[in-house]
Amino acid sequence: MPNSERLLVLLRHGQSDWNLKNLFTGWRDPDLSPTGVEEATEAGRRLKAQGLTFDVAYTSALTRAQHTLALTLAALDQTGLPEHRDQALNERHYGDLCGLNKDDARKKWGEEQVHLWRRSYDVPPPGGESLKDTVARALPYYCQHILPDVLRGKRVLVAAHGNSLRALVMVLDRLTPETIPSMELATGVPLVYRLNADSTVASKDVLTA
Ligand SMILES: O=C(O)[C@@H](CO)OP(=O)(O)O
Repeated sequence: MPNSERLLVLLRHGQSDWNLKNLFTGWRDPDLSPTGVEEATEAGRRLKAQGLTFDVAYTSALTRAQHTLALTLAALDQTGLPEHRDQALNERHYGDLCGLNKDDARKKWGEEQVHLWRRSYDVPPPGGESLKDTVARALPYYCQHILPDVLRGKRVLVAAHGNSLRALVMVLDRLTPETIPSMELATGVPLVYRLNADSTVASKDVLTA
């Protein structure tokens, strides 16, 4: 009998080498830092402490999310879980900012402009994607692949990125272009959603330390 929990867990990858160096990353592909490795394992421990297990996982085409997923599943004793990888779940493309230091960017373009590029809904960084653009490619993937699995009773874990997950959280939590800028996702902190049959959110738990 399919379970009726309609469980969806969203997990931002652990700290990457470029998070540590404070560089815009986007679709560049650094791996996890040692702290990130620990955060990913700790995420698995927290999920396990809640008694949660999964039937299927989704992740991006980028190493830091895939590595996070592997470490989290290992901590859950669920290595080998069916896994779908797709660039629809990749980080927002940061365009010309990729590889630049975020503090250097603030000095060059000003605090306010850099904040708009990083957190506004519809101001794209030069040559890159706004959050609105990210929603436009992550949401169809969610609706066509992830949500149907959740609604048919599969317990789903998604390991992805700060902004591709902000795109999904914006929809799940019904945030607006006015409220989304203040929404930050910490690395390695699982967001545990349970959905109603109509795909709205029944409950949300943030598994912080
Ligand atoms: O550099 C990036 O790709 C992202 C996530 O690390 O940065 P920001 O938090 O500035 O959107």
